[in-house]
Amino acid sequence: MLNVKCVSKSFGGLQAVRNVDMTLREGEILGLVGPNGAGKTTLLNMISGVCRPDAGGIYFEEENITRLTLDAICKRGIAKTFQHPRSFPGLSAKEGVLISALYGNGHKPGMKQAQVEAIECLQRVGFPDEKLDCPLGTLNTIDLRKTQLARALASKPKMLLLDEIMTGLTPSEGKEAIKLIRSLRDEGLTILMIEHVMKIIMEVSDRVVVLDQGEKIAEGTPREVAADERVIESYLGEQYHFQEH
Ligand SMILES: Nc1ncnc2c1ncn2[C@@H]1O[C@H](COP(=O)(O)OP(=O)(O)OP(=O)(O)O)[C@@H](O)[C@H]1O
Repeated sequence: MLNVKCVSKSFGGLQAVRNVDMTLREGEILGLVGPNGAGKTTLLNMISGVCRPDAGGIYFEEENITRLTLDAICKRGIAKTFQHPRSFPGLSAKEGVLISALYGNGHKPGMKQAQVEAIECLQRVGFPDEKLDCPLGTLNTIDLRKTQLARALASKPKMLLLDEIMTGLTPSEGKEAIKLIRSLRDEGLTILMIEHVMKIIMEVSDRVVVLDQGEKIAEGTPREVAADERVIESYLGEQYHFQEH
């Protein structure tokens, strides 16, 4: 479904992403991990059109989307959450999602229908009903992330790019989040997620890609990646222990 071919990106003299190849099959959950500054967000930003690669190409459903705008990529069916969402602090949570339901990927429902869809998306991600009318600028980080996810879902995407939406969750919230991600996949969404919480990545991902200093250093099933010496050395720090179910 997604084919990232030999993509690179520099900021001034700093090479944030270097010759990275990555593919995503339809209906799969791919976890993207690596130390701080490894280039994970930059890679997601290139896929979603927030920034453009200096070299290489990105193909979605076989179309070259490398040079398309953020808006055009969203209309193709790729939605992204932001690690540090800052937009529209004066809008209410409901209105923030409504914009996406109205204009997200070109399906253009009427206002009434869009309002229903916006609230459904917020409820789906566990956003508290009593905060629907609160300005985005007043929400705590967890609720703000929920609005981000709801906003992404309201655009009715085929592929979701999630940038650390689960950091800071309590263990029970983490469990709910895992359930939600799985249910979204079961409904046909393809998911690429950056996450530092290893338990979540290892439990939910079909495959994991590991970046370090802009380069892909490993790729495989969670168990393969967790056993990789280079991954242990540069990222995990110690052997990851899987919980048997
Ligand atoms: N717009 C930018 N301008 C300059 N440097 C940037 C920019 N965006 C990212 N970088 C740099 O590129 C490198 C990769 O950053 P990136 O945010 O992609 O890493 P990351 O793996 O997502 O890190 P983290 O886990 O801390 O979010 C870092 O050194 C970062 O400082």
